Amino acid sequence: MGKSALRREILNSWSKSSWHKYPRKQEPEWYDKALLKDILSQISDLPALVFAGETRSLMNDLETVGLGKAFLLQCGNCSENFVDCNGPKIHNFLRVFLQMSIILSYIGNKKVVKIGRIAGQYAKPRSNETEHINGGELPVYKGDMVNSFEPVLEKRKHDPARMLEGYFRSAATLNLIRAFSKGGYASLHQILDWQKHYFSDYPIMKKYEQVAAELISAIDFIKTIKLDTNNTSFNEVDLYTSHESLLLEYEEAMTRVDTTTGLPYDTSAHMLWVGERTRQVDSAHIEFLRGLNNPLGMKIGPQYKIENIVENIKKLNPENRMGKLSLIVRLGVVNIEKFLPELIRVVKDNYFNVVWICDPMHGNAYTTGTGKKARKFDDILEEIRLFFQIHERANTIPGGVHLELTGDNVTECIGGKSNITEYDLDNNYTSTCDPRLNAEQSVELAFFVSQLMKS
Ligand SMILES: O=C[C@H](O)[C@H](O)COP(=O)(O)O
Ligand SMILES: C=C(OP(=O)(O)O)C(=O)O
Repeated sequence: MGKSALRREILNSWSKSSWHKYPRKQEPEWYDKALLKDILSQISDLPALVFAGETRSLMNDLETVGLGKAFLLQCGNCSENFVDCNGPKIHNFLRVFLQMSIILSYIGNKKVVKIGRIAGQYAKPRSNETEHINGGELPVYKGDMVNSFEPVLEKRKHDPARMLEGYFRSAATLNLIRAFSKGGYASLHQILDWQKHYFSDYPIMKKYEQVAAELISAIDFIKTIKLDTNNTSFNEVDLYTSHESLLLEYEEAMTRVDTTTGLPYDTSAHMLWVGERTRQVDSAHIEFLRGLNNPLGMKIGPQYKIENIVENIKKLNPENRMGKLSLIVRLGVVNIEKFLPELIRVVKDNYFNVVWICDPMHGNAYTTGTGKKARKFDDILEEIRLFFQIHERANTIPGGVHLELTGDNVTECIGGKSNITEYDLDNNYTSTCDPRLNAEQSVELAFFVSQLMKS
């Protein structure tokens, strides 16, 4: 079937609401259905958060990632919180994000495509419906767009009004991202400034300072020979947004037909991914995503069935376009050598064009004796190293990394240069869901990955 016939076929069998006929996992139990209807109608009338043209640029950028000409850095909070929608928190994150991308592109010698888990990462799939806190049982926290983290029964109800608040907080976050990335602060002339703020005394930031100093003298040289550094390449960056496509009613309300192409785009983010817990073949989540023109991601954990992966790839990337679908493997350090070679072989045998991304966070979580969720920095690095090694052996492209991190000085992952131990976890554990890398660990990881890219 030709490409336009294929598109017509999809448009005939799909609509932004066709997912309602399919089985759905992780469904919220909204406490007031009339309120839900009203909220969704308000969201449907609100402006798009991102534009189809930007989303198409990301698709092109991801194509270059899939072909090995660029590297993807996709990162951000496990779960964004409404209270953290403020300047200092967002700045902290963006600074670390830019520092990491400078390290990766300078040492790794590749353009870095930057996608945040930001401006909409407000809903979480959970393993259990309830949790035990202080001897009582409560509905589990499912992300700020669904309920509150506060352990109070009334606040744990699934409140549709939170989706509207999530929309406005995403808009405010995106506004700052746009100002930051296009308004001068992301300029290469500022790179020494980015580490001044909170973490300048960490040894790893000294290493960053050297990279920044070398870059600044290269820029000075360019100026000396009278080449122009007052252009967008030196002064602006493209920062894209992404989140898990979990709350289908919200995503449906944010899906609009692009006036230039007549094609449907989910305008809540540039890229959306389907999570490990909702990617069953014929699930409502796969049905919703298959009709969109956004670039998509699919998480793959070690419990996958290979025939389901094949079927989902065909559904999510029917035109087999490079850049459209990223396979975000989160197999865990103990499993990656067992499963990734098989996944690569099947993708190759089927001539599927996909972007390979390593999520070294979600397969490496464990609970400590005191009940805290943790991840070991060394496991995270080792899974990334194996990801590169397996791709090298298979002659395929390790396209990028997908990370949970924050620009704050948290103590949630064990290890790293500051040698955080299990005993330190309580010092500053602020994640409302899974443990994140802190700023120092993130920069250290970027140096590690840049060496893998180089070699
Ligand atoms: O981020 C991923 C999941 O939402 C998270 O790991 C689920 O955590 P849980 O197993 O504590 O529910
Ligand atoms: C829920 C997530 O991951 P996964 O679906 O891989 O468990 C996530 O990345 O937030």
